[in-house]
Amino acid sequence: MKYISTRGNAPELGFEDVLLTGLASDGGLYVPKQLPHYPLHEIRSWRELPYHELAFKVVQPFVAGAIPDDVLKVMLQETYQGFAHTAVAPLTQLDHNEYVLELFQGPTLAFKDFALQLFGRLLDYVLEKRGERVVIMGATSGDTGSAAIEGCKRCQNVDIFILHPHNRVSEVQRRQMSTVISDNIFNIAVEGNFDDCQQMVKQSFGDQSFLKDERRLVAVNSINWARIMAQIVYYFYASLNLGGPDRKVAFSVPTGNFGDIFAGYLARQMGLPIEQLVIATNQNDILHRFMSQNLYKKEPLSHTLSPSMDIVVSSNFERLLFDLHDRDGASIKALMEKMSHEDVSIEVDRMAKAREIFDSFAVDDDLTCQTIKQVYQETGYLLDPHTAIGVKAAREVRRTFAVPMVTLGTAHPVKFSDAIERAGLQAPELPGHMSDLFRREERLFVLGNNLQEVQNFMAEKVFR
Ligand SMILES: Cc1ncc(COP(=O)(O)O)c(C=O)c1O
Ligand SMILES: N[C@@H](CCOP(=O)(O)O)C(=O)O
Repeated sequence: MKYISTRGNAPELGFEDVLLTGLASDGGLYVPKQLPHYPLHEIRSWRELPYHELAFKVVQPFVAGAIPDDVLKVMLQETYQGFAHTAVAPLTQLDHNEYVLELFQGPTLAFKDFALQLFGRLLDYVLEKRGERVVIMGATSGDTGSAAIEGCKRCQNVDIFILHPHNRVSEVQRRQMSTVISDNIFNIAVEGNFDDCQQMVKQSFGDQSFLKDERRLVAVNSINWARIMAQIVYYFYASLNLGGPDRKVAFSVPTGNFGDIFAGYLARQMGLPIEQLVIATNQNDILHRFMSQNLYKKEPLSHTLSPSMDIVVSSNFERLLFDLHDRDGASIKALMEKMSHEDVSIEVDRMAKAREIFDSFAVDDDLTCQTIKQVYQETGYLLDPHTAIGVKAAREVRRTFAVPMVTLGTAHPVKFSDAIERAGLQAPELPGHMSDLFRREERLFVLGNNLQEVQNFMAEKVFR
């Protein structure tokens, strides 16, 4: 499999190099040159497979040539064995044809574990083979950071730097990162917001000279293709468990960086019958405004009760725009430049193409809490605030009750006690493996919202 940049002016790469990168050298994002497409009878034949075997079917074409099949099979088995539920991604029914796909059964209790537990194993294998040491740099609004640390902490050949907005992640999220104490793990609390952190990461990928050309940066955010790849699997899994591919399924996806929902879009492109994809946002609703008004207009970032989705500049939207523009890199380069400094609309026919698949809805904090409370009263099931946004958006914009609507349950409610308490409910207890989280020692470096300061810090620690 070869990968190309969305901006059309970077070298084509194979999987190994795509794994070991972040942004393409032209500032774009890597996507497969050609997606595999499966006929219904082939998808149907996957119905009986346990999660890790289904993951092999979906992931193998993307890594072929880089990771031998027998190695990949073991990696996938080990990855998903570590999840708390034997189904790995169980479905919970809320109402008639309404489900939550629980993606928080992994070690850090958010959907990021699906990709980052595998990512650590892929990285370890490739670095060992190459005899290379790298620097992982990631930005987090709370969940990617802990999942990346958990997934990569046993990798021999990495230093890990995770930037999060100071005081803007939940206490559980912060402690999940800051209590993993190791010589090669650095949690940086930036005095800014998530967009500032993500911007610093992207700028650092653009110019890595602060690492003196001795180490390369590797991304753990969803700008890294390997993240998206692993997230495609659970769309197939949910569908196959609900009668797919002989029955369509709709998905509602709590959205920030657009990675998770883009994985759903790819599952559809690969042949999975998906009726509708709902872009569910919080008050940071740039994507909802774009989809409903065809106007991409940045507003200042708001801090909400769903902090993991407090994102304005949504990285993976570029990957969708690339497809909507017939995969013309030059158009995307021009469009992205324009979007960075002015309000933008796209051609009406391109927007119509997007609207065939996507609907959108924005849910503010009050509505999020009302939804948590309502669903709890109706079913006894406790939603986390991000998942609640997905459920509410699905209820508002679903096209038909004839197909199952699956909301992606992106995090466990225990991570967000503020929202649960604001909904008038009692926050759940930490699970066993985290029961002493509030007693563990923390290590955290607070730095200014300043790229130079962050890069100096990183260089000092890398060459310690
Ligand atoms: C709990 C949770 N829900 C939803 C999202 C949004 O996912 P994405 O950024 O892939 O759109 C995130 C992080 O981004 C998250 O941590
Ligand atoms: N919500 C994320 C933000 C980063 O998104 P990513 O999927 O691109 O890593 C987080 O919790 O860190």
